[in-house]
Amino acid sequence: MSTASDSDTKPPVGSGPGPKPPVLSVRGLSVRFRMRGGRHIAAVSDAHFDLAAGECLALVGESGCGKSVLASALLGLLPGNARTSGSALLGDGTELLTAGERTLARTVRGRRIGLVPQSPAAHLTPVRTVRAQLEETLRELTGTRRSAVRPAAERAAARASFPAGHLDRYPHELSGGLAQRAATALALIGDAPLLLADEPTTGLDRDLVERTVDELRRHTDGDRALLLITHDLAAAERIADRVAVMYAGRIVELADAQRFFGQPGPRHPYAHGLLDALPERAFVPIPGMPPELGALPEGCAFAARCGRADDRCAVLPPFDGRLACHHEVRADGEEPVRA
Ligand SMILES: Nc1ncnc2c1ncn2[C@@H]1O[C@H](COP(=O)(O)OP(=O)(O)OP(=O)(O)O)[C@@H](O)[C@H]1O
Repeated sequence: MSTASDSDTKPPVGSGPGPKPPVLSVRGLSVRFRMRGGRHIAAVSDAHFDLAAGECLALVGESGCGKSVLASALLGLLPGNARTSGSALLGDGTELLTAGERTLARTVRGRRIGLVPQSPAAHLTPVRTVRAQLEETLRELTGTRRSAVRPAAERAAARASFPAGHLDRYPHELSGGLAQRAATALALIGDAPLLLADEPTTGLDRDLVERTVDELRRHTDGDRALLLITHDLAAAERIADRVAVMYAGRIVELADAQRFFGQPGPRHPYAHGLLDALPERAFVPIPGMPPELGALPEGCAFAARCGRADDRCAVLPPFDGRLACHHEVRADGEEPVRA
């Protein structure tokens, strides 16, 4: 497999002069779940990408394609029936896939990788108010002194548009949107070099979506990086430098966001379908359903839904760092001849 460099990629925001090591380098990352009866679920297959200092990469794709499992693998939060292979290296040299639980708990989670979780209600401590959780996290991650911690907690809440008037509530007293904002405020506190935001805008109205993703984007100032996992393509378009499209556990396209959302548009037929399905675009759904991750075909997993599929698709298309498809979509509708 070739490297994940994208020839179209502009220098990431904040990358400054001279090359800096990536904040995260993922190579050949796969996750398999072992099921009863010896069955396996191939939740993530051979993921391959870099995340540069100052960059926001949006990871998009239909529900169940493996986005959250990939994030959990990076944080060592997979259940016991999961097996990982490949490599996920932080800029400081920490290999996330082999790091022990002690290292992950003490030095990685919260400090080197912040997480805005997909299910904030489950992530917040149920018996402590939001204020108590913010104050505790501030003391632990930033060493804020007792005398300064109350205003610091209020500032942390404001960063995620969490209203000060709700700080003394318990998680069960929060709406889904407020729990989301509390979890975002907690994730931002450590100013970790890498922030993973897994569906950070669920339950928020459009105005709050924009404020939240703008704040997440600001996290990348000062050479930090953001991996934004989202269904919300408008949010991705608003803040991402690059887009990684995942289908049935594989990254099938990695593209510069301007190219992807603008002209000439995506290269992969699935990515085209995702954009065409948007109400503000053609509003045409992709026909059919994604395959079961426990029974993937040998060739291209999208072929059964793809109008361009032919005999070549019986062979799995290799990912060349920007695309995994035998039928690259070009702006003029022509297909280039591939070796
Ligand atoms: N513990 C587990 N055991 C077996 N399969 C699992 C387990 N956890 C997740 N999966 C499967 O892995 C696949 C990928 O799930 P994942 O949650 O990563 O999808 P996703 O792309 O994040 O979806 P969504 O956007 O809905 O969150 C799904 O088919 C899911 O059923």
